Amino acid sequence: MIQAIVTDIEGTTSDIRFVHNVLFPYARARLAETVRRQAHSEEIAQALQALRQETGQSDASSDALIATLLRFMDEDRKSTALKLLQGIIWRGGYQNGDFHGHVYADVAPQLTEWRRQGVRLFVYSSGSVEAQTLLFGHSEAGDLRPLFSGYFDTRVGAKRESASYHAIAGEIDLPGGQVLFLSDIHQELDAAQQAGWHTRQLIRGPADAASRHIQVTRFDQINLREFCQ
Ligand SMILES: CSCCC(=O)C(=O)COP(=O)(O)O
Ligand SMILES: [Mg+2]
Repeated sequence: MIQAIVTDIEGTTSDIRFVHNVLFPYARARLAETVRRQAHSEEIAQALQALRQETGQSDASSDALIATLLRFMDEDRKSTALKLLQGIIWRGGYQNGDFHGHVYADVAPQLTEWRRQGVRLFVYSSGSVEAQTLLFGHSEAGDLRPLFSGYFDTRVGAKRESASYHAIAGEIDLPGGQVLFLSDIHQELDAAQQAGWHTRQLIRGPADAASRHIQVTRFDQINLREFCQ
């Protein structure tokens, strides 16, 4: 029986176009100024230190780090340091009402139903935990944070590594066989399956012919009774 559902965000709960056409450009436009003006604030200094460690640029100047961050954005790199900085910048955007977090119409009703059934809900995204709570806290469907029991980002490990799913299962104290992972990316689902998790692939755009996972187009096509043995 499924005791917990862990969901990805981009392409699963939320439209890729919101992330790529709204969130990423908003952060890109403010990145250099944020780093230059706030380099000594604790949270920015920590993110920059994380970037120095990630890249081995131990003595890099702010300008060199900014250049690295802009390149990482161009490459859509799932760098933990970049994701921390993006989350900090998006905070202002959500608080100012510049945008709300996109969630597909089927998401909030089905999450609510799963909670009613006693299933615990978690998020695992490459976006930082702050970015995740901002998106769901300021979503177009209202504040969805009460639905979730916890959040995981790449500090637990990369999404295509099965060790990350073992680590999450340990943290939520469940065997993999009682956890369902929802994602649009079959390589992430492969890694979860290798850790013994159940999987469903969300197809919010074109089908994925290379995938071995059961595909659905909406959350309400997922029936947890199918997982009962
Ligand atoms: C938390 S919203 C921003 C998402 C993001 O930065 C990203 O890289 C998308 O990653 P996901 O693992 O949700 O596909
Ligand atoms: Mg995704």
